[in-house]
Amino acid sequence: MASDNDVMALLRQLDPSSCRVKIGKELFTRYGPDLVRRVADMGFDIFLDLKFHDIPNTVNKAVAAAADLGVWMLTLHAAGGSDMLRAARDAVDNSEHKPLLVAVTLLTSLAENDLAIQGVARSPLEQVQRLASLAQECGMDGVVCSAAEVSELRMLLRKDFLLVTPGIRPQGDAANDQKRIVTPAAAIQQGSDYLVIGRPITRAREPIEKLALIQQEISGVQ
Ligand SMILES: O=C(O)c1cc(=O)[nH]c(=O)n1[C@@H]1O[C@H](COP(=O)(O)O)[C@@H](O)[C@H]1O
Repeated sequence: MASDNDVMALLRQLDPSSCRVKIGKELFTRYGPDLVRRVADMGFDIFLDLKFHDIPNTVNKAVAAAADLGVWMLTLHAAGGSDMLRAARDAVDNSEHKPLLVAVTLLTSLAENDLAIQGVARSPLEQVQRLASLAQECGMDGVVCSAAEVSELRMLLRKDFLLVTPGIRPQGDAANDQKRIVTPAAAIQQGSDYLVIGRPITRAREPIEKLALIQQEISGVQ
């Protein structure tokens, strides 16, 4: 478990101009909006990853509350459907501060057999394409997908639609619970806009050095 002190100690070593910070379900549930405000005060853009998935009215109110926190980007599940996605869009449009809205297509921890278990007879790519098209139609700023799907999505979606890619694993790092993984360099080569990288950095013996190595790998292909 990451203590408040561990989180702050790591953030103090990072430069807000060289990376953004994602606050997800674990940290938000433990430390709440107060952590979001403290990290914002350190100068970081915050990606609030709470993956909202609920009835439209509830998501509308939750997105409005997240927008009031001043975050840079936030997530919701595209599978929540068009009314839910449009309710989120309305919330941002009516907020003073306007975070980017990105819809999760198919979690990077899922593969074809997981879809089959849910009764979905499509490949991960087909499912991601379907949900990404829906997200675009409903006014999202982008989607979360695996970098393995980015080149196909680029052909399907408008040029400035953001493609945010977790499931990033440097060569030799453990996949952990991720199934659709791509290396940092390959993700950039494919055309990802933003790479989401957790354990390869947070669980590294020297997190700051690991981040620098990844940034070096990426700069070689940019
Ligand atoms: O929305 C996300 O950020 C997300 C979507 C997805 O499909 N897969 C995924 O791993 N994530 C998040 O991205 C992060 C990846 O963490 P690591 O697997 O440790 O690099 C986690 O915080 C996940 O919650």
